Formats: sequence, C-alpha cells, structure tokens
Amino acid sequence: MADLDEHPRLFISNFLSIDECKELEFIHKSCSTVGYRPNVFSTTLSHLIATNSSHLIIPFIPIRERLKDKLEEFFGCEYELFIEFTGLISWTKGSSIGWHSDDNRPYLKQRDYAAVCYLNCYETDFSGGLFHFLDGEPTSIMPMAGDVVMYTADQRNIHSVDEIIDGERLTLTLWFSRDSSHDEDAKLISLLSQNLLHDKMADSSLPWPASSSMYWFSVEQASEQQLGFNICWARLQVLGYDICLSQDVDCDSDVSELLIKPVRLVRGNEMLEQEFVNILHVLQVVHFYRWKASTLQTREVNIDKKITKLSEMQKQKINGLKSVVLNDAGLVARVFCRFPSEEIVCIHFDWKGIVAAVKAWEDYTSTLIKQIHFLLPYWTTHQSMYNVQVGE
Ligand SMILES: O=C(O)CCC(=O)C(=O)O
Ligand SMILES: [Fe+2]
Repeated sequence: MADLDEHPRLFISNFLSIDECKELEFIHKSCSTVGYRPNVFSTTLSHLIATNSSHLIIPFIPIRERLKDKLEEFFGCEYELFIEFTGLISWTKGSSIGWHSDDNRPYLKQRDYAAVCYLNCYETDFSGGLFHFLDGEPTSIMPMAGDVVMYTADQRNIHSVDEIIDGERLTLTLWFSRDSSHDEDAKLISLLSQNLLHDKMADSSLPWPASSSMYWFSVEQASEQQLGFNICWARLQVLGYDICLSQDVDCDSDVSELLIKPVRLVRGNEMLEQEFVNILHVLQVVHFYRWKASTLQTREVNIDKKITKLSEMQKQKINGLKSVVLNDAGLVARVFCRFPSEEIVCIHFDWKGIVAAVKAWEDYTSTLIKQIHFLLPYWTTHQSMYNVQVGE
C-alpha cells in the first residue's frame, strides 16, 4: 500500500472495447483540428458543438461516466469530482513530452486527477510514444487500444512520453477537478442549449468547418510561412481519395473559401456523382466507411449511373487545388503515414461500400441527434451530462 500512497495510480487493460476505440478514432479523424503544440491534433467537445456536430458527443457520455466512477471508487473520492476536460488527442512524428506533473502550471492547479485511454496500439499504429513514470510501478506503459492509466495530477506522478517516431498515437484524455467552477459539463450544456436551439431551426446534421487556420498544418506553426497542408484534405489523401469541387473556383482562392464549398468524392479516375456539402461532410463519410466497412451490406447496392469517369479538365482542377491545399505533399506522408515510403492505400475500398456507408452514416447520425435532443433536457435540469435509459 505504501507505493500506492506515494504514487497513487491505476492501470487497467481493456477498459474500453475495440469498437469504442474505433468510434472515437472515427470522430477524431473526421473532426480534429491542429492542436496546442506542433505535431499534435485535438478534438474537444466544445469544438464538436461549434462545428454543428454536437451529436458526436453522445459516444463519449458512457465512457466519461465509467471513467469517473472507476476513478472515484479507486481513489476514494465519490461525489467529489468534476470532469474538467475531455479531448481526443493525437501525436505525430516528432512530438514528445518530458518529465512533468499534470498540474505543473498556475493555470492547471485545479487538475486533481488524469485518465488517459489509449485508442490505438504501439508498434501497430505508431512507433515511439512509450509512457514512463519517474518512480514507482508500473514504470513504463506500452500504449494498447482499450487500456487506461489513471493517476493523481500532482508531484507523486511525474511522467513523460517518448518521442513519436512515425504514425499517429491517439488517446482520449480527461482531467478531473474537485473545484466545481472548472466543471466542463456546465460549460458544455450551456453551449449545447444555445446551439441545439439554433440547430433545430436549421434542422441539419451536416458539419460546418471552423476557421481554416484550425485545419492548417505547418512545420513551424508559430511562423507566418504558409508551407504545409490542410489536414482534412490530407486525411482523405492518405486513405487514397481526392475530392473535386462541384463549382468552379479560382485556384488562388482563399483556403477558407474552399472549405465551405460542395464537393464530390474521387478515387483514381472515378468520381461519385453524389454531392457532399463540404469537405468535412465527405471526411466523416469516408472515416465512417473505414470504421464500418466489414459490417456494411453491399450486395443489394446499385451503383449504376452513380460513378463517372473524370474528364481531363476535372483532373487538372483537382491537381490545381492540391497545389494550394497540400502544398507540401511529402510532409503529409511524413505526418500521417506509419510507413511514409509505402504506397498510400485504403485496405477496404469499393464504390458499393462507399454508397452503403453514405446511407449508414445518415442513419447513425440521425440516431445520435435523436439521443442528444432526448438527453439535453435532463442534462440542463441536473447540470450534468449522463446517460438516461429510455423509459427512466
Ligand atoms: O498521452 C499520454 O500517454 C500522456 C500525455 C501527457 O502526459 C499529457 O498530456 O500531460
Ligand atoms: Fe501528462
């Protein structure tokens, strides 16, 4: 017990199911923005609300509850804690963090506990990125999808993370506080109430992009230089897709303009006729397909007349656009690919699958929207975000 007093921490294998990890990965890869440090990407719950994707908060709710219950039980602080922050955070090549405690800045003093859930796997999805505690057991953690580590945010749990060598290391990270003024739920419920009221009138579940700078990756994020890439385009590119803008636009248009234009999905020389409202919409569908490909029923899907061949003009337009939004293509592979030298391919691909995914994504989305409209009145009454079974 002495060690637990000196280093209060808990490691649990398989706390999340693989499907929960994959769902959160789908959310992150279709909604993330560039993060607070170079080579880091993040998806916060307030960002989901701000981009008209409030319903994507639903999958986090049971996981947050389970984490908080476990943490309170283990550290003996039932009914004392508030969730201060919930976010999906991914680290790519070059990022690391030296020895630190999580409350080591004056503006982080409210943090009492941390929970880090690993959503993908060391050596399969990325290399480097081992977690270490300075003293006590366990000394090192090899991140594996579904595992979680919980620890106090103070000096008793000084830790570090080795530099990422390649690939993208993804976590769901939460911090907890005893101070109710740092309760994330209260802030999110207030944002949700404003947003869903508006959303009901617009009656739409389609994502709205944030400002284009939030999706712009550059090597030196602090500098003014514009060499880099748009991360939404890049995430399509690394799965083997292109997009074609439906309307004619100038190649020297502002990237922020391009982000809000309707687009079509392209694979090789072929294009799906269906129009998507913007790049974030198509990115959600493509990542949904990646998550669900093996479960989609495609035998009955009819793709006649839905797929067309690209014209020379369209090919030129796509390449012209790419020179604006991916103006350092080598960099895209270095940041997002596990093996940048290998050819970029999506293991699962056929147009029937994509067409089935469009429909399945719509069903998934509308189920979540119904759930959030059902839950919000409970949340508002109790000023807390929790799961309610229908009929309660
Ligand atoms: O991702 C991890 O394993 C830990 C990250 C960390 O230490 C932090 O964000 O403070
Ligand atoms: Fe930390």
